[in-house]
Amino acid sequence: MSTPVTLLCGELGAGKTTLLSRLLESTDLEIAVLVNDVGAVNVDADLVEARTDLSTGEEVVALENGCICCSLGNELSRSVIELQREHEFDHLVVEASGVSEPEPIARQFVRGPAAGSYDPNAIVTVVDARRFHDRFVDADSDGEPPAIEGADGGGTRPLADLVLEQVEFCDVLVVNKCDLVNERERDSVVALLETIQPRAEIVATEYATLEADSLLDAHRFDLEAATDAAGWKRALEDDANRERDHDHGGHDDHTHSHGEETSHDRGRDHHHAHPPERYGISVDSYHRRRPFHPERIVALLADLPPELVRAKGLCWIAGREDQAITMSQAGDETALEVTGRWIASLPERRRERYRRGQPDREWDDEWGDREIRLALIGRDLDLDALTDRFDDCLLTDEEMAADWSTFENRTPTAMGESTVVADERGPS
Ligand SMILES: Nc1nc2c(ncn2[C@@H]2O[C@H](COP(=O)(O)OP(=O)(O)OP(=O)(O)O)[C@@H](O)[C@H]2O)c(=O)[nH]1
Repeated sequence: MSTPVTLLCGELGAGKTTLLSRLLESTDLEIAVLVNDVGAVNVDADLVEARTDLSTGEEVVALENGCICCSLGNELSRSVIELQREHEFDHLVVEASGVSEPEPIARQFVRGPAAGSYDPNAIVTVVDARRFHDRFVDADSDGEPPAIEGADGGGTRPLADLVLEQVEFCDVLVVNKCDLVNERERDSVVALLETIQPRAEIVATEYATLEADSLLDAHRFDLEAATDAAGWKRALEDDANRERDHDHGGHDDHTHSHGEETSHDRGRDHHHAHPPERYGISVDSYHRRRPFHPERIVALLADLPPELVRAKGLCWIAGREDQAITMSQAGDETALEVTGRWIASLPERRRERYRRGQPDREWDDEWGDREIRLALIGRDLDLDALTDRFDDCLLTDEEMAADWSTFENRTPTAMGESTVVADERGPS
């Protein structure tokens, strides 16, 4: 029989170790713990040992000097297989480092060598309510905490983006440190989390006090559902479906082909994906079939409104005709990363094969599948103003006819490469 696994994620200092201690204190189950504390001395493993009755500490395995979501991938599988060989226990809890991406870790328990002996039960992300509020709900407040340097300090991954990814890919959200926010702040954090991740169960706590057994018995993990759970993904999907229905319904009086779109058409082309707006939270989309000018879009990303909480989706950027570039904005940083290529840029046979496999995909005679499609999650966001500013970054008719390779272009070129644009008004 496979052993259930609970994965604890969350930003540095959010309360993962506190939650882990609670779980160990209050359950009768035999729990094995794997702690991944990147870089630094393994304080967490010592703490967990000290606070529990694990006399030898053998059941606490510590993985250091690397992150289990990337460099320590094999070591994670090896350790958990060895753990099971040498010890008897009912449940494994993995405390990921604050800078881990949850998805690759979860995948190791679904597809990796450990998959047969373990069964992911739930991914639990711990959120620091105070910090989340000040960073995402009320980004204008004076309370912005200083950025915490992760072990990837100096790397290209913005921390706020990682924090939101940990929220977007999980089954249970523990909103911790609720003693540090008032009721309204707590409710607005919860409302925003529900928008960013509509699938997760949300529990609000102080010092991670919760019903340990119900958390360990959650049985909520579903890789596919978790992969598709993010609010931004749903918004993009809803938007694409709505357009498709609209087109098939025959009511569309404007074509989507580039060059024929008028500014009137452009203005109509955004939608509220989730009508009930609470705390001013909105989910919208932006869709255009014309590329951004590389300089203008980078300038805009350095000056986004603080009311924009999350923008994510695909961009078509002039001068990068092959590269499908993912834009991922969180807090005051935006990453542009090459995550694939447009089907239209593939050699003909492969292109046609892809097209046959995706007959519903909108296709422009000249530009194929190239498009800009972004989800915009905001709080009190002036969507029309932001839409106009994005539109101002699109190539003009004159620029469409120019040589795009002459544009100043800082955007990435190679698969996996990224450019991070920091908001000029961000915390110093
Ligand atoms: N005020 C307050 N402090 C808390 C709460 N939960 C945890 N803390 C404190 O916050 C600090 C960080 O908590 P940890 O549980 O170590 O956080 P962590 O996520 O394991 O941190 P890393 O291991 O550094 O990633 C500790 O000093 C805790 O005592 C809470 O609900 N309210």
